[in-house]
Amino acid sequence: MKLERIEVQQLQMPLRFRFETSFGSTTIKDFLLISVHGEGAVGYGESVAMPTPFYNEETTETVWYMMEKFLIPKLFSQPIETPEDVDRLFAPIRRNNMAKSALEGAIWDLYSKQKGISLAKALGGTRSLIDVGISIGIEPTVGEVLQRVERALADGYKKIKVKIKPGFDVQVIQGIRERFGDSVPLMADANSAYTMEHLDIMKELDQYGLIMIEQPLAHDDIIDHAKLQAQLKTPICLDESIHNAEDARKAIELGSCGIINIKIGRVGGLTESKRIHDLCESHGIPVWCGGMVESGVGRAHNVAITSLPNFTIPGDTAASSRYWDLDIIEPGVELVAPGQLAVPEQPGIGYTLNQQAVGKYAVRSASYRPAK
Ligand SMILES: O=C(O)CCC(=O)c1ccccc1C(=O)O
Ligand SMILES: [Mg+2]
Repeated sequence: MKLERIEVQQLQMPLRFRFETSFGSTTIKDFLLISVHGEGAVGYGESVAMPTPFYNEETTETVWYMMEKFLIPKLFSQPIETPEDVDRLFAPIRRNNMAKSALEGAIWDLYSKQKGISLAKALGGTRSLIDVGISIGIEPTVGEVLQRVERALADGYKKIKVKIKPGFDVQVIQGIRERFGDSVPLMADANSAYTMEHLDIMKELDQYGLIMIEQPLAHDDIIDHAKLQAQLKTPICLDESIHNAEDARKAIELGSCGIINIKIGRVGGLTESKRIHDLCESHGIPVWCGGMVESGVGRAHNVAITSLPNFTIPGDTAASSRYWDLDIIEPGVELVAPGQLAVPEQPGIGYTLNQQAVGKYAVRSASYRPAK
């Protein structure tokens, strides 16, 4: 694969709603769009790092710096035959997974386009239709959460995830169960807002038949999660604690979780996502595709990885129109049936960039070429 030019653009897309987690809230999606040009095709990737370092240690600025100073020069320094070569090239650089993932994902897209196959097929996907869920943020009142749950159920979403934090947890789950019943596939995501001091709250949540409780404890822990998992019947799902397949192996070995949320950006790219998928499959641990409020580019990558067989729990890949008045791809990622998305069969991510929309949201850009 001959890489001729790499374009980095910072985009700021207004969300249709305020999205709140236990670590903060946002109304603007501020991210980097990556375009890798080579041999007449363009591959697209998205950095899911947020502008502030409260989900992980990366930010829009650290990603741009790492790309410009280290990762893009690395890509231009050696021949790249397959996307797996990118993973090997980046391995000596510590962490900075979202920066690595955005470039690696764009090269997976470019590779698939050059081969004339869909990204899903290139990854070994087996599904042509995927079940998806929706992630509902913290709202000022339980009533407002219930309104969003009602709309989500009307759209047929196959999993309802609600964000929780101390003081806004049991009453939310209880409210949903009372209003919509025990059959709603329901989960809670704490984003590390609790400690073992909150064991009583965890044991209360354990009574509501949740599919899972996601990342209740510290973002860098698997020990206390193992102690907590031993006291709950509800599976713990790890998100922030899992940065690669080795973390997943250790968490499974310790019994820290029963489910793993794979986010392509958090684990450094699609190659590592496949490694975690395969490891979990061999241990009977189901995985699902988490979200980072992606634009259509990142959303398309999430659809592709979700087509792999052990993604057996619906992910957070809701429809573009839930998030954006105008997405940067056309068509947007939209439901083709209640709670279901089609896996594109066209080459690459299977969506076309809406350059006018990109221009509307772009606030900064730079272009990089190999040295002559
Ligand atoms: O993309 C979506 O709709 C879900 C997003 C989401 O839940 C999330 C968004 C930002 C940071 C962390 C998380 C999370 O899943 O923990
Ligand atoms: Mg999460």
